[in-house]
Amino acid sequence: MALLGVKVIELAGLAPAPFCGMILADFGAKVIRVDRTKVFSTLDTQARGKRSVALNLKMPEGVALLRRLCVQSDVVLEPYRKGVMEKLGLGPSELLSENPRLIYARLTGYGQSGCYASAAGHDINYLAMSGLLSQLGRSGEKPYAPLNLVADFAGGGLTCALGIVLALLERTRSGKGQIIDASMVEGAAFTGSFLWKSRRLGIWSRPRGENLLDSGAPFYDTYKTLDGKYLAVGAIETEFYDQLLKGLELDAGELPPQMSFSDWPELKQLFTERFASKTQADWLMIFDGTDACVTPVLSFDQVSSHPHNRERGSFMKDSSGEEFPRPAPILSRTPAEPCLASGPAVGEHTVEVLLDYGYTSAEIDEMLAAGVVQCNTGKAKL
Ligand SMILES: C[C@H](CCC[C@@H](C)[C@H]1CC[C@H]2[C@@H]3[C@H](O)C[C@@H]4C[C@H](O)CC[C@]4(C)[C@H]3C[C@H](O)[C@]12C)C(=O)SCCNC(=O)CCNC(=O)[C@H](O)C(C)(C)COP(=O)(O)OP(=O)(O)OC[C@H]1O[C@@H](n2cnc3c(N)ncnc32)[C@H](O)[C@@H]1OP(=O)(O)O
Repeated sequence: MALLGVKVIELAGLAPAPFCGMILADFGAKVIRVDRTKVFSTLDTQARGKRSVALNLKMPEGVALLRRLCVQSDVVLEPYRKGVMEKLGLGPSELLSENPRLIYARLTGYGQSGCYASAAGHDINYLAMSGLLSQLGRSGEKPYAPLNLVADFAGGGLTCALGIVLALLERTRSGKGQIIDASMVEGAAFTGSFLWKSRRLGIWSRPRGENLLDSGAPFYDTYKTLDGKYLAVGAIETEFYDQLLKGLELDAGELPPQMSFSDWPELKQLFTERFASKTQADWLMIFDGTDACVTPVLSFDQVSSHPHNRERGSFMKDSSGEEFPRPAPILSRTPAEPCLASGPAVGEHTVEVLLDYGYTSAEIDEMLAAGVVQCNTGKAKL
């Protein structure tokens, strides 16, 4: 696997950092999640392939232990509010002076500077601050956050993973680690670069929900079918739009031009009525094999059995039979090999990891007795 041999210390966080760690683990890195002590269950659903150490960072011995783990690691990933790591004596200046090859990834909402840097927040706040949220939503409605996908995951976890891989690559030339300041506001905004750069084309100049790709255009939206299911339509280019009209049995000559914004509401009404006249299966019979860009809106229960996804093996099952998306993208020689076992219980691997990192059994027993670390062998997870 591409990241074989890379050792990562991930300090337990909410959603973006666990995702980042899971990406690295899927592609072969050895990831250790550092959990708190006196916590017996975890809601971390993105712990695949990781080991867990439960460690009390409020004790100096716990801090010393984490420093020792970082000396022998390639990456430390921290998801805390600005200043938390420094307060613990675990800031970049300490850790990088002890291990100059360390990649110190800081995944926060607002970044390490600026007047919001220390403020609490969640995906919706970061999305709002990126400018993107103002563009999302249907006409006449308030802005709508598409789950926590954009800031937490695309702009946060995934972007941070890219930063880590770039820093690892650069380190092969310089031999030096560096600090990654991954702000979810900036990661989300960067993900939205297309919107920024295409503004002057005039395709976003109308109010929210009335533009080309934001559900304003009749040929780029979802439609309900006779049986209460949905279809996604993305027929932007003229040649594909023509095929859409053909499938809908509409005559282009009797309709306003495709790009006549002012006629879109009327066209959308017409499309809505047409799509509501047949079942989803009927429409798929009509459109499958054409370039009309019409696909079913699949539920989580349906995705893996759709012939296309099934043929590519796009979804996998873990050892408990639960489905999950195969890690993407596919590398031809060194693809990801996600662990199929369930994620670790809090502190499940404390002893194993400390032995790996050179602690003796006597030292570990002493730390267990003092409450510096905790080992939980049971699989207490919700
Ligand atoms: C929208 C998403 C979040 C979605 C996540 C949801 C899936 C879950 C969120 C809440 C959950 C529910 C809730 O818990 C209630 C129920 C509980 C029940 O058990 C289950 C059902 C629940 C309904 C439960 C269900 C789900 O799990 C939830 C709904 C996001 O946007 S995530 C992105 C968030 N933002 C960031 O990550 C940006 C960077 N981080 C921050 O800004 C802050 O960390 C944050 C997130 C604002 C939290 O601030 P907080 O004040 O809590 O922490 P920090 O200031 O960062 O300080 C950390 C302190 O912890 C100490 N510490 C850390 N490790 C250790 C250790 N090993 N030992 C000892 N101490 C430790 C550290 O020293 C800091 O201490 P101080 O405060 O003293 O400095």
